[in-house]
Amino acid sequence: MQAIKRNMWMKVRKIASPRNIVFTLTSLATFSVFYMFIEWQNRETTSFHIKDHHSFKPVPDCSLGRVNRNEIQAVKFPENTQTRQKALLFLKSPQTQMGRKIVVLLESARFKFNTQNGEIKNLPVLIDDNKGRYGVIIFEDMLSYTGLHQWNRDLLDKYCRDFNVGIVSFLHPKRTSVSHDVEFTQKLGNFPLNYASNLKVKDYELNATAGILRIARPAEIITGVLPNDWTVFEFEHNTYAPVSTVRLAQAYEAHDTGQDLRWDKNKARPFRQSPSVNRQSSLFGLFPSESVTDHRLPAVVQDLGKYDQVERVIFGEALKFWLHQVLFLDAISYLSRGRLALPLERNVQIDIDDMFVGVKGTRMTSDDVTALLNFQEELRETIPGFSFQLGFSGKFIFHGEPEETEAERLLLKLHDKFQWFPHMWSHMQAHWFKNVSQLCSYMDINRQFAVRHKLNMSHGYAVSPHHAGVYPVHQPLYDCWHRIWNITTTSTEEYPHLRPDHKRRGFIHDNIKVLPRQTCGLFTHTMILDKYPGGPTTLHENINGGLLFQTFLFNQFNIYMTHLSNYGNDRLAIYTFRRAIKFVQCWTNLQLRYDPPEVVGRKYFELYPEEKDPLWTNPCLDKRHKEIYSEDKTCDRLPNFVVVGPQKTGTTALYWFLNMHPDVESNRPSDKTFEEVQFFSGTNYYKGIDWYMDYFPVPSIDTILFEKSATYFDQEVVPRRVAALLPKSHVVVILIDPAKRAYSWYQHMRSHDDPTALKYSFYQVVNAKRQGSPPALISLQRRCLDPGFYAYHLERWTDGRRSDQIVIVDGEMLKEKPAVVMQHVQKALGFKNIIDYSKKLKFDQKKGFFCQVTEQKRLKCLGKSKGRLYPDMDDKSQMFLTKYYQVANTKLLQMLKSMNKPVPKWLEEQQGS
Ligand SMILES: Nc1ncnc2c1ncn2[C@@H]1O[C@H](COP(=O)(O)OS(=O)(=O)O)[C@@H](OP(=O)(O)O)[C@H]1O
Repeated sequence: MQAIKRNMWMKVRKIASPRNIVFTLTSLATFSVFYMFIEWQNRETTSFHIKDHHSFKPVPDCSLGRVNRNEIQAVKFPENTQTRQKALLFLKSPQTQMGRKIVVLLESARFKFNTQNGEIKNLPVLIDDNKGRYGVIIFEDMLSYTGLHQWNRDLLDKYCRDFNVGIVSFLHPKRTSVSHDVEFTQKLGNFPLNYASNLKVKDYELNATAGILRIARPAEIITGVLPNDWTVFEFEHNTYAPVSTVRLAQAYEAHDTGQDLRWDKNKARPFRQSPSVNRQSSLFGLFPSESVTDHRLPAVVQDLGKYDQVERVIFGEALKFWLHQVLFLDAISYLSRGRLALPLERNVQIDIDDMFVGVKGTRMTSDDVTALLNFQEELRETIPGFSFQLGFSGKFIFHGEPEETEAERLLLKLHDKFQWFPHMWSHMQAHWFKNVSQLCSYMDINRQFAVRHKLNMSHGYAVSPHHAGVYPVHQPLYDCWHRIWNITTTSTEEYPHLRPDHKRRGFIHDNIKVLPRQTCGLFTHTMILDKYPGGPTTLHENINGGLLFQTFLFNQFNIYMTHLSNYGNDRLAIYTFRRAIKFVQCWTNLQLRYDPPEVVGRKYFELYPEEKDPLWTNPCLDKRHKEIYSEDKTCDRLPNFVVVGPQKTGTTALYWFLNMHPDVESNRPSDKTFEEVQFFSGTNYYKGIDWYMDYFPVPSIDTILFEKSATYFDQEVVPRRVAALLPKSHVVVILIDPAKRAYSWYQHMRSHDDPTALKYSFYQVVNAKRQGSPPALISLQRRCLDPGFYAYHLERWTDGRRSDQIVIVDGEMLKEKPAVVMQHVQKALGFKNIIDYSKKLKFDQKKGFFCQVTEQKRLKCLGKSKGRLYPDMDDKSQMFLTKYYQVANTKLLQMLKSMNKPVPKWLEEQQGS
């Protein structure tokens, strides 16, 4: 009978597409149905029919929630403007799993932090300008804190007291084999606190009265043995209060030795089975002998500061337990007095992509449509005003089974119950369209469909199939979205990259707000619970504290992507979100809210204004980006190296010399800025990388492309932008005495009839007081002086680049011995074909500079704007500037030496090294 039953079940599973369920059931013999029914009853989950979602268990019963939400939300943090919103994180090493986890959590919460790795010999600077630099201190290992040198410890504790800052730490000593002379329970440094580690625990309970609880909400006791090793605590002082407690697991497995600790059934306590250690070493020696299992032990402890006036939270676990991630956020917000705190509000948007698209037999039925509508109503009880966003491609409507067609008619009838957004007429990808008119007319067919069926399109929102054209940007998509739909907001998973997902961000391009989109684990092919990747257990883990829960926890704006097929079949999307939202409500005080996409877009960039500017990356360095990048485009039209300036150091001469090399090609000139494209510095950057690449030829295999824009060197955003788009490129920097550079700029401005430069002497310009002087004078002074702080600017260029990617050129030597310099430059840039410039360049007495020897053996020099004739700098200015740049030049010398770079002769002479 068992065999028949199993066989039957297999068959049913095979043929049981949801469409066929009714048919299948009626056509089966009565006894088969009976056994199927029994089977179904016995299965915890079934691929066959899970549409009765309410019956499944994994969501906790919140009835035990014992704390008034309003009380918790009322927690107010004292005003403290004396400390900055940054965490200081001490890691044992950036490589530890735990260290990486903390970093990911801080990044997910978008908290700013500085990290100090390894053994702590000296503390970093904690105070600047009388302000505390850090709002909270985090130790990966509490023992690193208790083991600090007394001097450092006193300093750090004093900082915490003076600036009202607390310490979050973790105590989870690695499993080591227990040596008999080490007590099982240990004292934590000089604190009146004992702990025992490497324990198996169970039955986790939040202490509803714990002061740090803010996002975390005590729902119920989490029963059963918890994974991983835990540390538990025992106090001897009223400064400590438990944030949560656990029980020791009966099935006690101690250390690697496995022999040392045993559960004493009679005494009901763990003890060490060793003649050399007496029973005092049993856990805290405090278990009431009658019942170990009832005894609760603190697993997370709050130090209220009554002992040494420093507040702390200590976790006895390595943040693997999901609820500890919530408590970690709470501990940080509490101990930073709200300086590093996520708000409690979470925006939730659920998009349903691919409406009217889908394989015949996998679309929605009328029952599914009704269920969707009912679920929307249900969600509105929790999320006022919630509306699903339905993304449609009209072309394939009514292409399904008859009952799917019926369902689509019902959807159209219910059109005003949902919000709609355009996909593409036939789900075509935007980058397949080569020009704007082709794409726009295609989009317009979908628009006519929307008008015909009165779809509610009021929110200026669109999503591109496969994210194509959004990022990497395909300009025709943006043009047509404006023209056909008046789109203001979209979302994608692809910016800057799909993974890691916690680093997805938004940007604004061409006035369209691109928001980050979250994955909820449901894709077009996820239709049946049993076929969920990794099985139903994985889905339940995602919901119950796993990835999906964390997405709600860390993202203030959740834009989830689901698909039509997730609402038919097993209705997995309804199944997932019903449980996920209930779980969030059970365990957190997060308030879920809904806003129309346009409002979400506005709010998003109000909260994260720093994300407005995009940071373009190379589409060919990301597999997924490459797939949605037009075949007509190439990433080869990007420079291999960039000469970045600063201005007046000889950048034009170097650009010209490099162009003499047979393998080297530069950009075509710009109408406005001549040989300089100036892409990474000004507003050209917003025109996107297609615009930039248009300036470069399609290179042959040996061609080395480059550009030079002397404005790049000292602009703050540029190094980051260059690194993002050209991560492998070399950067060439030319350095001359900054005093001479300043004077050359002044002369440049005079020759351009700048009224301020003509009005004031050079000495007056460099010497002008920044306060009280005319703005034009200050502006000229800045342009003369600021780029000359070479070390300061260079530091930004070294960020995220290998030292060999930076090529330093001695600009003064470039004037005197260009052939020697060009030899160095070619080598440093890794040219295969190194040419001899002494044959190409010759000194021109009249010009006073080296010029090109043409094929006709004539000399061709740079124009009169380069190598101008002007009087020498006056002594007063020279002395002033020598002093002015002294410190910066010393720093430059140190920096170049530490980078193993050749030191320019002028700097060597000045610094006397
Ligand atoms: N071979 C050759 N011919 C002409 N000029 C040369 C050459 N080599 C270096 N220089 C020096 O280049 C200075 C101009 O620097 P830039 O080209 O970087 O100026 S700009 O920022 O692009 O305006 C220019 O500055 P001024 O002398 O102040 O005009 C020159 O000193």
